[in-house]
Amino acid sequence: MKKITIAIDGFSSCGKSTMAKDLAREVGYIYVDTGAMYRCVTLYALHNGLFDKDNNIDIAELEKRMPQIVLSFSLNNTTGMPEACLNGENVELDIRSMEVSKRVSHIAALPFVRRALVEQQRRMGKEKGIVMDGRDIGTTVFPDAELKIYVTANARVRAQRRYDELKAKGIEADFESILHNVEERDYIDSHREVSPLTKAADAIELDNSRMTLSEQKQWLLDRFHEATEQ
Ligand SMILES: Nc1ncnc2c1ncn2[C@@H]1O[C@H](COP(=O)(O)OP(=O)(O)OP(=O)(O)O)[C@@H](O)[C@H]1O
Ligand SMILES: Nc1ccn([C@@H]2O[C@H](COP(=O)(O)O)[C@@H](O)[C@H]2O)c(=O)n1
Repeated sequence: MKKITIAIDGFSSCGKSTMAKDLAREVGYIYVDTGAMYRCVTLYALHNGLFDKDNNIDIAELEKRMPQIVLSFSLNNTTGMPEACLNGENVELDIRSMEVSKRVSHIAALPFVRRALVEQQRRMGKEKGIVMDGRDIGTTVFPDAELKIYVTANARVRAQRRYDELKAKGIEADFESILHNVEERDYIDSHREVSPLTKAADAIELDNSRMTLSEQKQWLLDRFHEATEQ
């Protein structure tokens, strides 16, 4: 069967990576979480003092250091899923912290950061057989992707899912802070100048607010079969 490129974009915490991972596992494709790449650059900036006390970014210094920020993914043999590495160190857990979540959309709005990461993402997907999730995959990274999905869900539903996930992991969480973060990132991501989050004209929209995990998995698998049978 011919291999295709699958782009999954949408709002924060709406289930993009869950859907993308499930599909990649099911059909034997590579999965790439592009949000993790922006989170790694943010973690680098945090660890290297590139935010001041008011959270302003030292943009000139970050731009100078971009070539030193090496991003990669290593396979977790237990889950079979790729995990983010920053300069060779596995940072999969660190990049999910609220400290990173609060700052990542500001880093992701910087044109030189986007240029560098989009270039890497295109290289990762050049052989096709890839499921990539993010905000600009169907619009900018792979505008010719054979299957594009745009996922939405009610903001309170998304925040509740994230809250439940953190609680289940035994991590202290506050619903209102999570909701605020989700809504703030949606706003910044949709209003930035370069590659704002928007539905590609040829993307299929899915509102999964009332869908179960298994229903959305099956829904995506059906779209995959339609796209590969054409
Ligand atoms: N249909 C669903 N019903 C219930 N929970 C769901 C559903 N889809 C995803 N979730 C849960 O919601 C949480 C967020 O999902 P996920 O991490 O896949 O979102 P995301 O869009 O990739 O988020 P982000 O943009 O922040 O990376 C996870 O805990 C996931 O298990
Ligand atoms: N293609 C992308 C992917 C992500 N971003 C930015 O990164 C943030 C974190 O992404 P998650 O998927 O882990 O939530 C996100 O809020 C965006 O600011 C992006 O710009 N483009």
